[in-house]
Amino acid sequence: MSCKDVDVYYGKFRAVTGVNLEFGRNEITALIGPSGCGKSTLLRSLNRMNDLVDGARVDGDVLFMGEDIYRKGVDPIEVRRRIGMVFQKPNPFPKSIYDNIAYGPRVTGMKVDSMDDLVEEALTKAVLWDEVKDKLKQSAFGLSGGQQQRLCIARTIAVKPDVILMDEPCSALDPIATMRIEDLMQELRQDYTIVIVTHNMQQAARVADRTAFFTALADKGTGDRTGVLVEFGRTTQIFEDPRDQRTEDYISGRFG
Ligand SMILES: Nc1ncnc2c1ncn2[C@@H]1O[C@H](COP(=O)(O)OP(=O)(O)OP(=O)(O)O)[C@@H](O)[C@H]1O
Repeated sequence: MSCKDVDVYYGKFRAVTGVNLEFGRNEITALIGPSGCGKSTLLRSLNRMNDLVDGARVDGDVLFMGEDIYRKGVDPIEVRRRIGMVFQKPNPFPKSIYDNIAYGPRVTGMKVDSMDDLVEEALTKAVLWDEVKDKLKQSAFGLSGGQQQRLCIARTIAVKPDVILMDEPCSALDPIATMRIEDLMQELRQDYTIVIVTHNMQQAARVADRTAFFTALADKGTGDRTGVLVEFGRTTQIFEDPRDQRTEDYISGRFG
């Protein structure tokens, strides 16, 4: 998956501009940068989630399997099935654990031989099965925050995506639950391409193969702050040998 000259607008306001990025298959890419530099905005443009935001518009191309996901005739629902998203706050449906997983395959009309097997497979991949296998019919709200987030990851996996987008998936979790999600991400990258927005630089350094650092530049006339990609590379290079002074200032805590 890649972005070519991507700009994202909210009405007349250009939130992000000129982004060119290649997301490596079966790699984890972290998007980092100070608040308001457009990380979440860019992430949402990668699976047409911004379509659901009034006034949002994407210019440029977001290529997935060589095809622009914004091309006329592309079904955004299918895009979001193949490029799933996990949000900051765990958001299980007010349903049983089982039905949270079965919901996506049902509504997308997936051909499923055994829903029980699919639910077990998704929960196993999300490393939650052992904790919930005896209470599948109980409400998802009875789970801890960390378990709920793994349930949301299982729910994303259940519709068999190729890519998983994660928008600060650990920011509402305690350190132990965070560690479990990070471990889980390492497992998942064997099967999926992952893009994660994180505020936590240590987390980016721990989990990501590649890191993209963004900052916001203020327009001299209007004062509008627009996000730009400053530097993109292997995570070790970004953290140990940044090429741009702004990256160095940010990762060393001098700015942002
Ligand atoms: N739905 C929206 N409507 C209008 N403007 C928005 C909307 N969402 C975000 N913005 C604006 O777009 C810019 C980028 O926001 P975004 O949330 O993408 O940044 P971010 O880097 O993810 O920030 P944070 O790290 O604080 O979450 C900000 O100026 C924000 O106010």
